[in-house]
Amino acid sequence: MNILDKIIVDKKREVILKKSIIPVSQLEASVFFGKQTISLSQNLRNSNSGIIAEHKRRSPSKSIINNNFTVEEVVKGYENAGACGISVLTDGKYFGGSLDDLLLARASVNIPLLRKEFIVDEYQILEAKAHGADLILLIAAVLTREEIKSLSEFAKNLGLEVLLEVHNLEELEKSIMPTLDMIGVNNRNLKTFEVSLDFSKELAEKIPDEFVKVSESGISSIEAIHELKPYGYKGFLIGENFMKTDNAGQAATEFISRI
Ligand SMILES: O=C(O)c1ccccc1NCC(=O)[C@H](O)[C@H](O)COP(=O)(O)O
Repeated sequence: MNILDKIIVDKKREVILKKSIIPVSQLEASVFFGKQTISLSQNLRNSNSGIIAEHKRRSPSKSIINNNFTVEEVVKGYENAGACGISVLTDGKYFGGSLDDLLLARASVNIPLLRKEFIVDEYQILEAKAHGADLILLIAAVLTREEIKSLSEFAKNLGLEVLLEVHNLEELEKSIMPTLDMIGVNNRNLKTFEVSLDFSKELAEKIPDEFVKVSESGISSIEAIHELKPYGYKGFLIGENFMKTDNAGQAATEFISRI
């Protein structure tokens, strides 16, 4: 079993457990159900930098990245740096994140928040909404076309935007549908951890123009942004490169000022 398969097996178990503890009615009672969301796709269309900065404590590929910051410090730093949006990893077992991180981020900033999670069930989309997210991630590698359709429709009905993540042409072709807002190409193969910007470059022309194109993972230099922009990418999701420093917000500020 590769790491992605393991994460999904654990995630399905986790969702069953959580459903037995927190009923849907409790999630739907959250104040965020009555609130308007903020559009990341609009921000990316109107931005020159296109940075989506990620709160990431650790990962299966790199182990501990940084445990020394508070969520508030990191996300306020990212907002002040001029990030278009923030990705908050909420998986606990593999990334050291939580839904509390998302809630703290929501209380701290007024820019779009992505719940970065391995979504396999509508329940997790309700959780995202209940904790202040503006958009969710769907990963094509772990979902069928039918699942992508029903989960993306469910998210859109809650006012959440959808970022679909793909890593190859097969995943892209099976997933294209009008309920997606952004299509992200993950430069990291989540099964082998191989990282290359070539994945973004090769898939770019196959992504229909109506979707905002996002390049995700393994971006660590301004040169990478300059290489990817001519392929039509408007969004760049960056985690480790900021989080591994002593001051993630400052690192994002310096990075964005040089784009
Ligand atoms: O980052 C990992 O090691 C990883 C492993 C398995 C599944 C997902 C993984 N990462 C999630 C992400 O998508 C990245 O955190 C995100 O794109 C930012 O990547 P980076 O800038 O390389 O930290």
